[in-house]
Amino acid sequence: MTQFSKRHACSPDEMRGMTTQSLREHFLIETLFLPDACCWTLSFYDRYLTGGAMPTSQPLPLDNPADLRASYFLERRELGIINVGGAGQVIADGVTYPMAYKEALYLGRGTQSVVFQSDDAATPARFYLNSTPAHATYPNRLVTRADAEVVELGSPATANHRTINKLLVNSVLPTCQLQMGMTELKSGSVWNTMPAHTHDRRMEVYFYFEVPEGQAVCHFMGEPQETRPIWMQNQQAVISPYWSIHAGAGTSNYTFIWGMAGENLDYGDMDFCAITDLR
Ligand SMILES: O=C[C@H](O)[C@@H](O)CC(=O)C(=O)O
Ligand SMILES: [Zn+2]
Repeated sequence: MTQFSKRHACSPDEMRGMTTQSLREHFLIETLFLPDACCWTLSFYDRYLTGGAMPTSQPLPLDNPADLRASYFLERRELGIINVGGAGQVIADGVTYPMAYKEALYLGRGTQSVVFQSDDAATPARFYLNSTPAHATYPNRLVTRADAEVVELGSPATANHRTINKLLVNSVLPTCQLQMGMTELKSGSVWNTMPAHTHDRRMEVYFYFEVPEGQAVCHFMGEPQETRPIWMQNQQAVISPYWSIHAGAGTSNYTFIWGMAGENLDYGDMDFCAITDLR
C-alpha cells in the first residue's frame, strides 16, 4: 500500500499569518510509518519526497506513485534510506543490503526494483526515506556508522552537546543533490542546530526519533526574526523551507535525521543567525 500527499511551497509572508493548525498542515509530517505501507509526502520545495516504509511479515515493494508520472520510482530520482527500526533488508535490483539500526543506504537513479523486508515482524524495520530528482546515476551503496564522517558540536553548558553523523554526503559518497545524516544529542543536551542557520541554496527536512515516551520536541521555524514553534512527537518530520531556520529544543535528549537538497552539496554553506538576533 502507498499513501501519497502533497504540500505546496509557500512564502514567508504567507507563514506569518498562519494559525497553529495551518502551520502544522503545511510543514509537519505526522505519520510516516504504517504497517505494510509506504507513506510519502511530496514537498514542492525542490520536489523533495519524505517517506517511511514499514514492512512486517511480507516484503513491501517500493511502488511507483502515479504523481511521479515515471515508469518506476527511481527512473528520474535518487533515494536515501536510514533504518530507524528493527533489523531488515532492502533488495535493490536483486542485490540484498542488510540494514541494522541507524545504517544508511543510497540508491541511485535507474534502480528499477526496490523491496523492503523486516527480519522479525514483531520488531519491524522502519525505513526512513528521502528522495530527490536526479540527473545522473551514482552507485548504490550501504553506509554504516563506521563509514560516516563524525563531528562533535556544542557543549553541556549550552545544552547542545551532540554528534553529527554525516552519512549520505559528498565527502562519503557521490550523490546528485541529496545529503542526509543523523545528529544524536547527549543526555542533558536538548538544543539542536543552535546557533540556528538558514541556507537559501537548500531546503531541509528534519525527522525526530528516540524521543522518550511522554516527551516532545519543540521545533522552531520561520525567518530568523519571525519564528514559530511546532511541537513534535517521536518519529515525526518537519519541512524547512530555504528561508526558514530549523532548530529544536526537546524536553529530553533525542536523535534526528536531517536531509536536504537544492543548489549545492556544500554542507558548510549556512548563514548563521546570532542567538540574540532571533525573534
Ligand atoms: O544544514 C545542516 C543541518 O541543519 C544539520 O546538519 C544541523 C545539525 O544536525 C545540528 O546542528 O545539530
Ligand atoms: Zn540546515
